[in-house]
Amino acid sequence: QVDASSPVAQIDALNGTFGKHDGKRASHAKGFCAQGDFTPAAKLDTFVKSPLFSQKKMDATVRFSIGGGNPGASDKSRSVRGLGARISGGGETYDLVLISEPVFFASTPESFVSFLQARVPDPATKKPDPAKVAAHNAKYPEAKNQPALLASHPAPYSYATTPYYSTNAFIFKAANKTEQHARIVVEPAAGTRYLTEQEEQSLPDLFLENELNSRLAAATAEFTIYAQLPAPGDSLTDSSQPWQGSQRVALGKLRVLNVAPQSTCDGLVFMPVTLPSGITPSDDSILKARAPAYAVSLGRRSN
Ligand code: HEM
Repeated sequence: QVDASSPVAQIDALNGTFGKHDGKRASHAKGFCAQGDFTPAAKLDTFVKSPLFSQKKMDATVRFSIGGGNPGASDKSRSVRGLGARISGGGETYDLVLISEPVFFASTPESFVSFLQARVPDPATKKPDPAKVAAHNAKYPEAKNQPALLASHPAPYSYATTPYYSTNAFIFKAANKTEQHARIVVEPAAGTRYLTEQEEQSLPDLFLENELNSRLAAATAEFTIYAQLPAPGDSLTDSSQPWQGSQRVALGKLRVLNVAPQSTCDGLVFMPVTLPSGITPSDDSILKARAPAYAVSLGRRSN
C-alpha cells in the first residue's frame, strides 16, 4: 500500500502510467514557452490588495501544455490543455497553473494516485483496463466529472481559444481585510473554439505551436483573468466539483506576444502556491499536495 499523501508516490504514479521521459515534466510533459505581459485591473483593493496588483504592466513568462506525462501526446487528444504563467512585479511573484476544464479529476491525493494506477496501460492492449477504471470510478465517483467534460467536446483549436481554470480555490484579502474564496477563470479574447470533427481528422498530431506562432505574427493573443466567486453550497476545498457562482471580479489582462525558446521554461517550475500577498491557498488537499509534487518532478527532470 503506497502512502498517497507522499509527493514521491504521486510522481511515481505519474511515471508509472506515462513512463519516465528524460528531462521532461512528470505531468504536462509536452508544451512550449512564450512571453507576454500582464496588466492588472484598476481599483482592485476592494477585492485583493498587494504590491503586485498595484503595478501598471509586468512581464509574464507563459507555458502552454498538454496534460499528462506523455511528451508525444497528440495535439488533438481530448485531454486537458495547460496554461502556466509567471507574473513578477512590485517585489512579488504570481504563478498561475491552470487547466482547460473547470474541474480536476480527483478530490484528494489518494484519489489522484488511484486514478493514475487504474490507467496503467495493459501490456496486451496498451490501453487502460476498463475494469480497473470502473473500479476506481465506483470508489471515487468524482473521477467521472472531468472525463465527461473532456468527452463532450473536441480538443481546443488553439491555445488562444480555450478558457483555463484553477479548479482549486484561493483566499483573496481586500484592503479592509475582508477575505473571500474564489477560483481563477481565464477567458480568451478570441472566444472559445474547439476543433471541428473534420479538423480532428485532418490536422496532424503537432499543430498547436505553429498555430500560435502564425496567430502571434498577426496580433497578440489576449486573455482576461477573473476571480470567480462561489455561490452558496459551492465547495471551497474540492476541485473535482463544478461551481455555480456567476459573480466574477476581473483581475487583469494577460497578453501573449511571442513564442520563446524551450530553454526559457526548462529550468522553471510554476508553483501553484507562489502567490502575491493578498492571495493565500485554500484548505484543499489537492492544492496542498501540488507544490511538493512539482518539486519532486523538477528534481527528477533536472538530473
Ligand atoms: C495532487 C494533484 C496534482 C499533482 C500531483 C500534479 C502534478 C504535476 C506535476 C508533477 C507537474 C510537473 C511539474 C514540473 O516538473 O514543472 C505538473 C504540472 C502542471 N500541472 Fe499539476 N498536479 C496536480 C494538480 C493540478 C491541478 C489541480 C492543476 C490545475 C487545475 C494542474 C495543472 C498543471 C499544469 C498547467 C502544469 C504544467 C505547468 C508547466 O507548464 O510547467 N495540476 N503537475
